[in-house]
Amino acid sequence: MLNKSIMDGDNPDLTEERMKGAFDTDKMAAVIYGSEKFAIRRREITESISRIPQLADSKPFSFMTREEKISESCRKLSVLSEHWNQLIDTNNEEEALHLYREVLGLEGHAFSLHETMFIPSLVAQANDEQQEKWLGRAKRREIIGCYAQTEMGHGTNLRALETTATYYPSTQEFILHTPTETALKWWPGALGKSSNYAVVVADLVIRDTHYGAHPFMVQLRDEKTHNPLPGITVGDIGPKMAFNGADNGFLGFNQYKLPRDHMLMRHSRVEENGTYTKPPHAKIGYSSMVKVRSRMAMDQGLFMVSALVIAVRYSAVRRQGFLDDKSREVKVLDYQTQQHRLFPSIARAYAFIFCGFETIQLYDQLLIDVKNGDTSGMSDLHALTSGLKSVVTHQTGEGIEQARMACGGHGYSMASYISEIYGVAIGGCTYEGENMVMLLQLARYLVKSVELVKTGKSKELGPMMNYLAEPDTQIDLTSGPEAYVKVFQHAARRQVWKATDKFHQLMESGQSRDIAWNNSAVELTRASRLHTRLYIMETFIRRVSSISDVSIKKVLIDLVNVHVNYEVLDIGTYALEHVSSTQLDSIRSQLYSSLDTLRPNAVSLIDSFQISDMQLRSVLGRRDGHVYTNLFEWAKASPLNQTHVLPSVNQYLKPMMDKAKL
Ligand SMILES: CC/C=C\C/C=C\C/C=C\C/C=C\C/C=C\C/C=C\CCCCC(=O)SCCNC(=O)CCNC(=O)[C@H](O)C(C)(C)COP(=O)(O)OP(=O)(O)OC[C@H]1O[C@@H](n2cnc3c(N)ncnc32)[C@H](O)[C@@H]1OP(=O)(O)O
Ligand SMILES: Cc1cc2nc3c(=O)[nH]c(=O)nc-3n(C[C@H](O)[C@H](O)[C@H](O)COP(=O)(O)OP(=O)(O)OC[C@H]3O[C@@H](n4cnc5c(N)ncnc54)[C@H](O)[C@@H]3O)c2cc1C
Repeated sequence: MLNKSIMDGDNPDLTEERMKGAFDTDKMAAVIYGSEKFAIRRREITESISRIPQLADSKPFSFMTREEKISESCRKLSVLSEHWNQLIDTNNEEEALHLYREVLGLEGHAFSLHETMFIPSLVAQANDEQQEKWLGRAKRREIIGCYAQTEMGHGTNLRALETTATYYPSTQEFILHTPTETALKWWPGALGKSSNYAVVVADLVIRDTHYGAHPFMVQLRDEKTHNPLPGITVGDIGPKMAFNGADNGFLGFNQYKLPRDHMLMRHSRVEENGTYTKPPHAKIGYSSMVKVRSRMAMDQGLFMVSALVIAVRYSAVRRQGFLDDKSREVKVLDYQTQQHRLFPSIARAYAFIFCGFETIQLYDQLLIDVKNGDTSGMSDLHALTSGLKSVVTHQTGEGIEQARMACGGHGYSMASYISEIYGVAIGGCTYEGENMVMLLQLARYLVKSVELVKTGKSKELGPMMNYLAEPDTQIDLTSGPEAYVKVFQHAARRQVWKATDKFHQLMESGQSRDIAWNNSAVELTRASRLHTRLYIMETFIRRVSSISDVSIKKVLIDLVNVHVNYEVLDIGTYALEHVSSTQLDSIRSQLYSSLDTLRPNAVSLIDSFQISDMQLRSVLGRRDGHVYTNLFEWAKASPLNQTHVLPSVNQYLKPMMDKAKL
């Protein structure tokens, strides 16, 4: 069986789609998840979870209040604590993340930041003695931690953080203090009610000199009572657009004393007498952010996939309207507009995940290099992940919203669960650096690269920047996906140079650097987007070229064709400077035929992600495809339907109507 999702009793429309798939979905899962071994482990973990009934949702998330969501996730975490070793290899981050996604979902929980930022901060920033003291406890989950950096008044501009950590050699202590209301830490996930420790980022002050943002390990709550310690004000910031299973929190310090060895001292140090040793790279303390950014292409790709699993399966069972055959309505997936809405996002999701694998590996390598004293790769990875997180989160938001609309009215219902996926994913445009700000970080790197070319130092260009020094050439669009890469290279190069020239000209005209930068910023962000999209396209093509299995490679080439045609058309205004409008018309025709080619494999392409019904939490997107029965059952379970007459009817509506009758 090529599509391993085929089961007796499933909706025949979905079974028909799965029969059409021309490749083995287990083999595709191995490509998606990087190895056959991990693809198998995912399935085993999912299977083992299903054998522990206490790990199942006690009711649909959509019917839970915020308090119930928080309580439910804590309940499951306590069940999980009995089963960690039996379910996963606890040293394997990907296995742990899969387990969290399955059991806890995407709405957040007490450990949301523990694994993703608290432990990584200790790994990257704590010295050996500090790791000895805290890392084991954190890994064993004896303590719960979070990452408290953003303040009410400042998130982006880290140099303006107001929380101070002032060192006093006389007592060998830091005093943490929140001098104003705007200095309250505000937003950190799992801070409000769950965490008893935090890595707190504060402005280090020694003898009136401000050394800027540094990380500190801070105990927030008593380990026995869980009450906040004296000098600490902590709480939940209230409901959010989504992610309401998490207690994003606020935190204030009132002259809170912290022993000297609680500053994380792997890279910078404060000696007993107050002597400060600066780190080998000024931004080394920002590593936890780079770590999360390096994961985001993968995680956002998976968010988009979840919405696409729902929309593609639903589109294969939803029948509405007619094409040739007037005796039976067609599956809405047969409409070209529906394919155009969904298939380019499938392609992007695959591309994002392949990029994510690369950036995760680059971060892991960087961590090793930095430990060995080599910080030379930091700027490259910072630039790459700044651009990537911005483009990927934005396009994921667009893709999920299109998926919702592709489900018509039912997409708007929480039964689809797409609105929650959207709400959580779209947070990525903001967290880990607001997208515009991060595009501008990449732009700094691009401008510097052009300056290297201009001054005859092209040999010093960083990885992936060589195209900036190359001349425009003729593009032969019949030569395959590489020709489309060339279009992107031309467009990105021209935009990067154009934005840089504008910036330089404004400075030459007398504007200060910062003002000239601000007046070029829109052009600079456009340059960053094009550069990043070029990287995504190149990575996608490179990964697909490396595949040896013929049937898998064939369908992924079909997907690449959708991608390259769609992407070039999507940057039409830039592409037109390099290809004619007649060529664009021909690309348009190729896009439509590539949608047609992909159509029979659409369901298998999204089934290959092997996202379980438990993880998906969508009534509309369930594997069995019995959409209407499932939808009706779900609606009947709504708390509103547990009684025929609501108390509010008796209290308000009935008296109102009775009065109107008099
Ligand atoms: C996201 C989830 C992760 C994993 C998920 C795991 C599992 C998923 C399972 C389920 C998921 C379910 C749900 C997820 C949903 C919800 C979210 C959960 C978690 C969310 C976590 C969010 C955590 C946070 O948001 S933490 C706070 C993040 N804050 C920021 O990002 C602040 C942004 N600001 C900055 O980074 C800096 O201020 C700045 C970079 C913008 C500027 O810094 P600064 O002013 O100091 O420098 P500049 O003057 O601008 O630059 C000087 C030079 O330094 C270079 N530079 C800057 N940074 C770096 C760096 N990091 N490395 C190297 N170099 C750097 C800069 O380029 C300049 O160089 P130049 O040569 O001088 O030009
Ligand atoms: C779901 C979620 C989870 C989070 N989790 C955490 C966490 O665990 N820990 C933590 O510490 N923080 C966390 N945060 C906070 C998050 O990191 C910040 O909100 C984020 O970095 C953006 O900063 P800001 O809120 O200050 O935005 P602002 O910088 O105030 O952005 C407002 C606007 O100003 C623009 N802007 C700002 N500066 C510039 C500039 N230099 N150039 C051009 N435009 C600019 C932005 O583009 C944006 O349009 C979380 C946030 C969310 C939404």
